[in-house]
Amino acid sequence: MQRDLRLDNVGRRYGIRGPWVLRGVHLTVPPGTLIRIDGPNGTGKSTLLRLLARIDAPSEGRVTGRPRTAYVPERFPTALPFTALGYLTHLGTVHGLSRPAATRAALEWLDRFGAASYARTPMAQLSKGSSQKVAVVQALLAEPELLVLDEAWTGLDADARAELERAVAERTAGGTAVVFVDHDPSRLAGAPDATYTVRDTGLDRRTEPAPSNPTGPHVIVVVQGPRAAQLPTDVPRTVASVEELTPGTHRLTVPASHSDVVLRTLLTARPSWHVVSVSQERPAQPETESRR
Ligand SMILES: Nc1ncnc2c1ncn2[C@@H]1O[C@H](COP(=O)(O)OP(=O)(O)OP(=O)(O)O)[C@@H](O)[C@H]1O
Repeated sequence: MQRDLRLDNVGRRYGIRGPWVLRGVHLTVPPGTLIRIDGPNGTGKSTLLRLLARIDAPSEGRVTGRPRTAYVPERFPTALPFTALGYLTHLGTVHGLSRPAATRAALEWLDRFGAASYARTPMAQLSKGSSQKVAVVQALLAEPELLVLDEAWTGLDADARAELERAVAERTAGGTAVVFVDHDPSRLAGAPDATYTVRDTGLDRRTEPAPSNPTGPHVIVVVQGPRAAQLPTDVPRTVASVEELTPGTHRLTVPASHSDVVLRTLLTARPSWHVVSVSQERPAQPETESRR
């Protein structure tokens, strides 16, 4: 994603005399950021995501920036006359892959989500959880610059939920912006750069960008590299903090949801880094006074 996606003074209502669902919304989505949208039922979260994904247009205001976008809708159409693999291969070719490359990529992604065994099952016969995996894979397959996830974890089994968290962390580390809605407040806890609540047709920002000390579980990774080597560029953006212990040896505090990605980035970097240790961050000692 080359530049920010922006919503300027955006409003949306359904029908010319319908009530405003969103109004006066300003939102900037920079490349590589993870943004959570929350709010009570029926306040307009899905409406906002459809505007970001450009599958709906605002009634007023402007949306600028046109990243290559993939979207997992709240309700994925399952009654499609394809097998899972046929559908994903077709979409892969729409995204510019050759047919063999699209089939390969589709099978790889289905495998990551534990869905390879029903690659050749007609979509209409898939269970809800299985078709949700196809919904997720169709979005990831597109290698988007902006990934919009509307309750994408709903219906997935535990392994697939963890895989989607990993895929989100990988994509954001690679520069993709991800905007998501999820009913589970612990989803990607500590990882979002910002959380917005939809309230009274507007957006309230709940956190500052790129929190230096996000909440949620963290792991401590100690890595050693060549003496003067810089950490791979994606790593400092992904971790909560970096401390250089001795020249070439760094102690990284990493949100647990991002640890796989950080480790993979370090191990596949050239020159590669030696991972000295990986441990859970110790919980903070109880404090005598409550912190506000
Ligand atoms: N296509 C549509 N036509 C008419 N009204 C709509 C349409 N889509 C949404 N609405 C209305 O807009 C409001 C916001 O709906 P939206 O689905 O965006 O909210 P939400 O916060 O995502 O809800 P939920 O948490 O229940 O998914 C609701 O009153 C809904 O009925």
